[in-house]
Amino acid sequence: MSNKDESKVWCEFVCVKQSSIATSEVGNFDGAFATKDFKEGELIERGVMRRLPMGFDGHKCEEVFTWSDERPNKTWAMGSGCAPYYNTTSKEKENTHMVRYFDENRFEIFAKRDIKAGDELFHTYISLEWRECFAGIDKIVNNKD
Ligand SMILES: C[S@@+](CC[C@H](N)C(=O)[O-])C[C@H]1O[C@@H](n2cnc3c(N)ncnc32)[C@H](O)[C@@H]1O
Repeated sequence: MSNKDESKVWCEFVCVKQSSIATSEVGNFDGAFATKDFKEGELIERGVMRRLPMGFDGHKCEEVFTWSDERPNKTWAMGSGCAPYYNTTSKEKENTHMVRYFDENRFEIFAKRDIKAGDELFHTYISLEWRECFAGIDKIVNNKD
């Protein structure tokens, strides 16, 4: 059985380096990149989540994931692998999609379209429009005044 099949955390073909959208204006930050071509629908990465203690305020922490369908959300989690380093963009431009299995505390990320080796990976954060720490990037990504 290959590492891809048996490991709960698999991100063999993703790397993290300086983001392609980092500029002197928005700052210097990292992003996740494909290291091989992916076909539309192909699994890019899978991993696990670890829930943070109740009371943790994800509105003030950019690095954690929304981990419920409840709104307002009260459950936040930290993710494995390269997932925490994917930057965000609009729904039209995202090239990946994260499937969240809340009950199993795990996730999978799939290619939304064909992706070339070297492309930066983006997904639309589900909290982009309502999370306090993302207010600035929601304006940039969705062209809000
Ligand atoms: C989950 S982290 C992503 C990884 C992060 N870039 C890093 O280097 O650790 C979310 C943060 O990345 C940055 N970011 C993500 N998408 C962005 C975008 N489209 N434009 C500007 N900054 C973005 C913002 O600082 C945001 O709060």
